[in-house]
This record gives sequence, structure tokens and C-alpha cells, in this order.
Amino acid sequence: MANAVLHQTVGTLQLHGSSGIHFQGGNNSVRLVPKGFKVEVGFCKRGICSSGEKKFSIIQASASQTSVFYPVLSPSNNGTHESLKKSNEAALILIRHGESLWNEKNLFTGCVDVPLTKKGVEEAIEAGKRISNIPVDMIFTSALIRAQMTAMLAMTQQRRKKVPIIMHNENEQARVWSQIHSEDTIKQSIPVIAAWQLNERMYGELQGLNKQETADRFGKEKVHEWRRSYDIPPPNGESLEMCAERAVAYFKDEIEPQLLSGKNVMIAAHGNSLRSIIMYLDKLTSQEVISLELSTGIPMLYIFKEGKFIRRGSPIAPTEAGVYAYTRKLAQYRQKLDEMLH
Ligand SMILES: O=C(O)[C@@H](CO)OP(=O)(O)O
Repeated sequence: MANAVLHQTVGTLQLHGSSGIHFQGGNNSVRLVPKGFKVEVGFCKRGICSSGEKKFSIIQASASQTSVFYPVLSPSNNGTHESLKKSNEAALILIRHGESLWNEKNLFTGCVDVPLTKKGVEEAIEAGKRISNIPVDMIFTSALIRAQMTAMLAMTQQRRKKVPIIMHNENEQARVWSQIHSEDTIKQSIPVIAAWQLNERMYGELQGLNKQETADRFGKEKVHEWRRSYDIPPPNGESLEMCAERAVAYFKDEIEPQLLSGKNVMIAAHGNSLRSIIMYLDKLTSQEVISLELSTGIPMLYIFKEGKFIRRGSPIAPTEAGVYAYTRKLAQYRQKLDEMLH
């Protein structure tokens, strides 16, 4: 039986034994941690840790030991990449999915799970080309296929030929059945986490309705209010504020810790879930966010450095020269990659 030891109420948890442990964080996510890894229990305000029959309460944690949240996240041994990590900065790429079949038909989509059009597929591949030199370590997508297709298609263009792999942590069987049994293969993988919290804002009774016909019926102003106001929800749907509550909480709990540990992260999500995350990153007011519009399939780059997000690409218009505005470290990485490949 596994034997987990919690050092005081704040600290690291180290596993000795033959099986993994489960760590349950403040947002109820459960992760399997393999034997032999120390677990940093930072970023969890409150949680339960269990190993066999033992259970531990974690009150507050911010230990500084080796952090291995997911085994497949181990950084590559590529020296260039390592130096990027040591610089204590990380890249964050946000991509709104490419055009979907309902974007094309001008229908309110929300949480309806609609795939990309051919144009959307092309947009995703184009987006992938623009970020092909940024070594993505980890991908978060919504639970919806249009975001997942976008992420996967974009990754076909990465110069570093790692394979994006969707993590299946929904239950123990899914976890065990999708396990990878080669350390080398794990190193050549990019974990992809699909989270409903990043889904598009739930559009309630507007889902499936034509946007133009709805404006004709209820008036342009009313429909604009439903679509772009901060705190007025569409009938039985989510306001941007409600969408932000879950999307930003997920970003803070699950994504920021990965950036803090130096991982380059890509998020493929939706117009409104990304608007709410950008509102948080850029400290926009509820008035400012009203005029924030995101194009489909345009990657936006942020650099996370010393706890701050520095925007490098424009979220407003498709003039994102900024996506190529590498920091010095990213530029060095790109140069070394060029030297290695030519
Ligand atoms: O229909 C939707 O789900 C969204 C995004 O396409 O529309 P809107 O532009 O109104 O936020």
C-alpha cells in the first residue's frame, strides 16, 4: 500500500510505495500522481489528499519542492528549452477557435457542440504556423469540439514535433486505460486538458437562433445588450460576468500554476470565455470589455514574467505582429532551433 507523508499542514507530500495517490484540489479536480514523485501542494487553498485509506487535509500550501502535477508534463531534456524555463518566464497563447458551421450560418452557438468549417480548419492551421516556433508544453481547451479541433490542427504546425495527447482523467478507468508506459514517449508528448469551464458562455434560449432574425424580432439594442453587456444575461443563459466566474477561476487555479512553473501554455477556447480571461489578464473594466472583440483563429501571445502578464499580440484586430515580438529568450530559442534544423 502506498504510504503518503504530509509534512506539517503546509508542505510537500512524498509518496513511497507501489501505487499512485490521488490529490484532490480546491476545485475538486482529481489527479493521479505516480510513485516516486514529490507533490507540491501549492495553489490549493483547501483540499484532500488520499493514499490508500489515509486522508489528509491541506489547509494552505505553498511548498517549494519539485512539482510534478502530471507525469507527462516533465519538461523535455532539450537544452534550449531548459534555458527558456530557467529565465523564469513563460509564454501564454490564447486562440479563439476557427470558424464553426454555426458561425458560418450566423447562429447563436454557446455550449452547442458544433465542428469547424473548412475555413475554420484553414484558420487553425494558419494560427499554428504563426506560433510554430513557440515550444508549447501544455494545452488547455474547452470541452467543445471546435476548440479541440483548433488546438490539434494548430499543433500540426509546431516545429518541435511533440504529440498533443488528450488527458482522460474523468474516472479511474479512463485514467488507467489511457496511461503511457514509456518515459521517452511521455517526453515527446504535450498534455491536452479539456475543461468545461473554458466552454463558450451558455447562451440559454438564444442557442440555435439566427442572430439577425433575433435582432429583427427583439430589436438591435436588446440583442446587443445580451451579446455584449457585462452583467445582463440572455434569457436563461450566462452573462459575461457569470462566464468569467468559472473561466477565470479555472485559469487562476489550473493554468497560472503551470505558467508559474515555467511551462508555455496554449489555451484554445471561445469568444466569450477568452474575453473574460483577457479582461482578467489586461485588467479591463466591465465597460472596456464590452468593446473587446476576438477574431476566429488568431493567436494572441502573452508573456508571463514575475507574476505579470505582458501582452505581445493584439486581441482587438488581426494585426498581431506582436505574436512575433519574441522576448529575448524566445528569440534565442528560435535561433537555436533554426541552427539545429538547418
Ligand atoms: O454564438 C456564440 O456562441 C458567440 C460566439 O460566436 O456569439 P457572440 O458573438 O454573440 O458572443
